[in-house]
Amino acid sequence: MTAVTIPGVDQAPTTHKRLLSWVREVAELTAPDAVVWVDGSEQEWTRVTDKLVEAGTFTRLAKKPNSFYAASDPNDVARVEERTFICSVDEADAGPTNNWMDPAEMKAIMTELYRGCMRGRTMYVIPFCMGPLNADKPMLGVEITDSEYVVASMRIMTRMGTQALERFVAEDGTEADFVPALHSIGAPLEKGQQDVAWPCSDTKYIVHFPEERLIWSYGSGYGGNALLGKKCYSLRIASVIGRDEGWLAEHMLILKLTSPEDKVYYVAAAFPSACGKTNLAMLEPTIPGWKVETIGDDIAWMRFGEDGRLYAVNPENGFFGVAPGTDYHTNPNAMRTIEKGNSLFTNVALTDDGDVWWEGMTEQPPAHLTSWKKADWTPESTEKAAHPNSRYCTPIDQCDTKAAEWDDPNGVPISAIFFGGRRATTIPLVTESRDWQHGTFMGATLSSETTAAAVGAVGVVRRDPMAMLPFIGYNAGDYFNHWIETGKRADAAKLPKIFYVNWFRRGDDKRFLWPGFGENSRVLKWAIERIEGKAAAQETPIGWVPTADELDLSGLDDDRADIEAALSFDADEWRAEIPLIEEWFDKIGDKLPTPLRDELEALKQRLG
Ligand SMILES: Nc1nc2c(ncn2[C@@H]2O[C@H](COP(=O)(O)OP(=O)(O)OP(=O)(O)O)[C@@H](O)[C@H]2O)c(=O)[nH]1
Ligand SMILES: O=C([O-])CC(=O)C(=O)O
Ligand SMILES: [Mn+2]
Repeated sequence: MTAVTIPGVDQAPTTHKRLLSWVREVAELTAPDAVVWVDGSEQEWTRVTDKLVEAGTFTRLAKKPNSFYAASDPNDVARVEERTFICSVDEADAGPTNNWMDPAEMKAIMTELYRGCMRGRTMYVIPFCMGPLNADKPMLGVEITDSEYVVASMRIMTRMGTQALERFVAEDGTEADFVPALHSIGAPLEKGQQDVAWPCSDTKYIVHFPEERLIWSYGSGYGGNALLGKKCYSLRIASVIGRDEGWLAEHMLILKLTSPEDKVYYVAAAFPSACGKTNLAMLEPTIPGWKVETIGDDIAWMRFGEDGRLYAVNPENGFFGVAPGTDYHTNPNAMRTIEKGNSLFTNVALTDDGDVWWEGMTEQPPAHLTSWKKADWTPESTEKAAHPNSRYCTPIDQCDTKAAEWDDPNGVPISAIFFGGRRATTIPLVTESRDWQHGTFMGATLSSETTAAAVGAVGVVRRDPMAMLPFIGYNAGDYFNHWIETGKRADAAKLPKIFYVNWFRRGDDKRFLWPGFGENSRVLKWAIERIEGKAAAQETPIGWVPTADELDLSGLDDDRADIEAALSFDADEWRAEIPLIEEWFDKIGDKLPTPLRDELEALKQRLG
């Protein structure tokens, strides 16, 4: 029997045997018309984006250089948590927070879905590297996809193509490990069949095989489901690698903060999806003398350095940011970054003169738009012009506030970790933990209202531990234990200090009590001054909380009573929170680390 000939499959620009055989195996299973090895070049970008324009997936923007608008299928707009699986060998390793299926059973189902699924399409092989290419051990992956939209997006979000492939085989011939990540939109084209602008499938699977470090995704073209270097590799698979190797893969932004005395601090912060990471990472401080620079807006990999401090690296190369609510007041740096072009916009609205628009960008909406549903839109329309989870995808490199060290393979030493959620009540603007274990308790019990970043109801309070509920690649109880153990491995004085923040507390009329955005610099300043022993705070049953006098509020003309309400610790609200935490811990079950149970008991005691 002769092997099937698929144009391009043997034109591999590498000798890496495992990669070559995997590519051939996938091509034979999925039966594409041709195979293209992605090099990441300018010419390739032009070919791919031209093809997307021709297919009607992309509209070239007249008002932003080298930028494109895309509208997805209305049923493919966000992560699909119900369809996301951790297929560990043992079900217990997926734990109580993940969907699980036996790996062999899942592979049997998905192999049938993948069979012939790329017919009529091109299969792209995208070598990529998460984190700096010049790392001691570059974190390599290969995404195979039949989506040009994915190829274009991966070029922004990762270091990919030839520069990554060069790391696969060392000069002495040693072949590097990589994470194979197979993606198909699941929409084969029969001969003569007309394609649609956003092909995808009603059947969706986002699947991880943690022991094999393998990713299989089917049916969706949306970012978090389809750009497999991001959530699938850098969080779910990397969290498993981190557990095994003793480091942390977290849903955190990384920022550099410089004080008026020119002292530099690095802060990491975990907020659930669409809860403010990008905004904090690019913040323009409203207090004089303080400066914020950006290292990452979504993911942090943290390892101990030789000096015993925790160092964070951003594995990504771009921002995949929430568009609605982004404007020159809330996040001017994001606006300036996308203004430079070289960006993709998905499910935003299109203006008549070839620009993008979304709710919150300008006070007055344009008189006419094409909505994300590709329908005529006017200010009288009852539907939103942009989908609430519409996104911009733009390179970090063109962000004016990027810190010089954003690409440093050694990462940056973290002084403070913020956990935060979106809670209308209960959680004060900022609370400082007593120590690492108490901070881990804050993270493990973090709660937040659901957002449009995942398919499902919006505004429902749920526990989202460390903002990682949808991204922990193993048993959540083991994950908490990994956090506790990480604290034990370090000298307490060198560990980051942990804070719990809430920018989203509301007053009686539902208005936000805290102005947020640039004003969050006041909270950053207080946290740093706590670390330096320069700021005051009040001890409460839940930790250290500042009064309005203990925060720098100079120049802020917001209602003082609102700020006091944002900062207040309310014992009754917290007593009402306890049963919810107990229910959550019961769900975690036997694997819940004893120190976290102890923290809960101690909190109950203090609340009386
Ligand atoms: N009220 C208020 N809203 C905020 C603040 N920061 C961010 N937001 C809003 O929260 C939404 C999402 O913010 P992002 O910063 O994009 O969220 P993210 O955490 O990076 O989200 P993912 O990319 O989904 O992981 C936007 O609509 C923002 O306008 C804040 O300080 N106060
Ligand atoms: O993964 C995505 O699609 C976007 C994102 O950052 C999140 O949902 O947290
Ligand atoms: Mn995210």
